Amino acid sequence: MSLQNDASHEKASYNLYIYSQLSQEDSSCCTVVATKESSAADVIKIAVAALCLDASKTYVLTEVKECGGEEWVLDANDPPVQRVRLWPRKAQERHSQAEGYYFLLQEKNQDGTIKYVHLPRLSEEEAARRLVERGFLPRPQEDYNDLCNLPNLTESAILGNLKVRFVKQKIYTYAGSILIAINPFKFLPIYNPKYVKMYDNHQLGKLEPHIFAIADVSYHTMLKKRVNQCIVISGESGSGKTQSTNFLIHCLTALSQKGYASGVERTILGAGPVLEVI
Ligand SMILES: Nc1ncnc2c1ncn2[C@@H]1O[C@H](COP(=O)(O)OP(=O)(O)OP(=O)(O)O)[C@@H](O)[C@H]1O
Repeated sequence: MSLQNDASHEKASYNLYIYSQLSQEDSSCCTVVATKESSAADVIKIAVAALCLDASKTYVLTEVKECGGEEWVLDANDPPVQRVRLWPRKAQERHSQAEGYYFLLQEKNQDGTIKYVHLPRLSEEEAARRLVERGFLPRPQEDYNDLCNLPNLTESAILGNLKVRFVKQKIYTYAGSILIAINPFKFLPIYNPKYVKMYDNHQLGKLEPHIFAIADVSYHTMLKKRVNQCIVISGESGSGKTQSTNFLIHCLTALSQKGYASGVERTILGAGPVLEVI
């Protein structure tokens, strides 16, 4: 459906592409100029004339959504333009059969019934694949740095994503503003001053997930709102809570520029074992 320039938006006219048959090879198509108010009956009348069909017969307009496996017969009063406006943006522009969203003009049988197209029911994966191929959905990434962006939020998808990232030595992943850390049980060169600087005063989520990002956000929120901040660290024994706390303290003291000069970091870290005993 392409919008034609018109001074008044209310009176804007749209090009609707109407097919008279399903078969892709010999389908004939015509363009009908319609407004938001045009009814299916108006569109059918113009399409029948444009496609040189027998005007003595009765026709219905069917909205076909291949991905959902849906065929919807429009009522004579239904405005087709309104239906198109609910389609994915790309399908709205030029809804050819190849895009999987289109209108089909169908002849009514003597008894008032119509012959349904009976689209094969697509599996969810196939439907998603076609939507991606047609540019209606973004291409799936290899891994997601925020679990909230996973296309399918299932346990296996979450674990699979964490695993893919872990293999690439990306031990941190966001779940919104929560940071998930997986213990690498080896030293990774991602805690040096370069990283403290990189995450200094940044917006959470803009850079690769990191424990310093959490430290930085709480530090700057504390300065801005002048309210104490709290970071909750939770995990099973040996998961890396103490180590994560140390990294947080290291980053916080570095950000406050007291880390090296006053030995604050050493003092706080030294108190850690005593606090853990209590
Ligand atoms: N980010 C990390 N990088 C490298 N090694 C890590 C990291 N996190 C944890 N480790 C390793 O895992 C070990 C266990 O971590 P840690 O002591 O922090 O676990 P914990 O959750 O505090 O355990 P517990 O609850 O038993 O005290 C550490 O000694 C360290 O060797």
